[in-house]
Amino acid sequence: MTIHTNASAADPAHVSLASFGPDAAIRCERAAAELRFGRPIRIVGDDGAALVALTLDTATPAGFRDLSDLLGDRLQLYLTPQRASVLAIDAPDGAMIGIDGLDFDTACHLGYLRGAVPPDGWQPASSLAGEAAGVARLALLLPAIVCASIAADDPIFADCATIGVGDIAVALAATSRRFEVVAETAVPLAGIKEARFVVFRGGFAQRDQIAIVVGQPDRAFPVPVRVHSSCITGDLFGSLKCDCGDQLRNGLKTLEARGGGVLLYLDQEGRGTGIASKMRAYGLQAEGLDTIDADAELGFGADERRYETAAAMLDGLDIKRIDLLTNNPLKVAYLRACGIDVADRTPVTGTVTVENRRYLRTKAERGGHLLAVDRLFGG
Ligand SMILES: Nc1nc2c(ncn2[C@@H]2O[C@H](COP(=O)(O)OP(=O)(O)OP(=O)(O)O)[C@@H](O)[C@H]2O)c(=O)[nH]1
Ligand SMILES: [Zn+2]
Repeated sequence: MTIHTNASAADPAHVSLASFGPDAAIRCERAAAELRFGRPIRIVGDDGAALVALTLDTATPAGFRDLSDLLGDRLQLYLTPQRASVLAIDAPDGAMIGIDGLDFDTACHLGYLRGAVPPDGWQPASSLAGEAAGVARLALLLPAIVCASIAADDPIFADCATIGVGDIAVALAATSRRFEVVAETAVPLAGIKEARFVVFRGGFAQRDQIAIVVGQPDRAFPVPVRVHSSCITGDLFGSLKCDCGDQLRNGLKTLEARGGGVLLYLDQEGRGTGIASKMRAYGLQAEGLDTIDADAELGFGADERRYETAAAMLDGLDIKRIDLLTNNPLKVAYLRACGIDVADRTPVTGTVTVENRRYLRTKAERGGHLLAVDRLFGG
């Protein structure tokens, strides 16, 4: 009798979980999740320097007090260049200010609230603090980071999720390697004859992303593509404060009229700041700030979006040359930097309302969007 053995089974002594990572992206995801839970993370530099960091967005007063007790006069507040500028500090790489002895509310005031008194002194920020703020942005949290230098082998912080400086950039660059289509199906859309939803998974930040393929795009010519960042208020609820809903629907109509094209619906609410900060910014806009100054008050740049995901999705759809439906030259430049051949650009507009005039004017005058302001606003 022959006994069959599984000759291809690996020798357990040589099996490992190495193929599961963690790689740079996984480290960043874990760290982002920890920040969302209000827990500190650790950033380690190439030179062995290390930093422990927490965002004020999710820190509790008790957690802040514990960290403060533990770290004493080492505890600092990181300010992004934009937040530093709001506090009259000119720091192109961001600034650090000492917060030893300050209570939680005062730290929050300095970190992201309006009307804070500029501090007496500051130091240029370290790259470790900038990386920590990058993780907060990935987690759609405020980049108001409380942090302190620590020894990389300090056992108190041994359980903290840890990333290396540069991990975010490495993970972003690897986006296309990780992306795959997990579902694809036709969905009937009002006013559109043929639309297929293609769902991608594996990109950075774990959220599945949608591409809507309208009609039959002809890849022999630049494919009309709308790269649309989500705007729940405008796209879904018809908010009058922006032109996003119109751009979404007009974009789909244009794709159909051109015989086929693709709309990428990217999960980057509030220009990549998240719905919570977008609503905070709306509150500041109601107090008189424009969109860019409102975002700066919270520590954000004028546009925090990234388009590696969009480029990877286009690659996955085998689309190399595109006619981009946009008024935003930064989108064109970013996609080109990601290797997409943006051969043409088609403007895409919405309705001007009393409520969105200032938003559109700021886009044109401060954001460099190619909007004919005089025609839009009637002179
Ligand atoms: N932070 C912030 N984001 C906003 C505000 N109003 C709209 N947004 C966001 O702005 C983004 C607009 O996305 P898009 O329409 O794809 O891009 P765009 O930069 O306007 O460029 P176009 O391609 O010309 O439309 C969405 O992520 C919205 O959620 C605002 O007042 N503050
Ligand atoms: Zn909008």
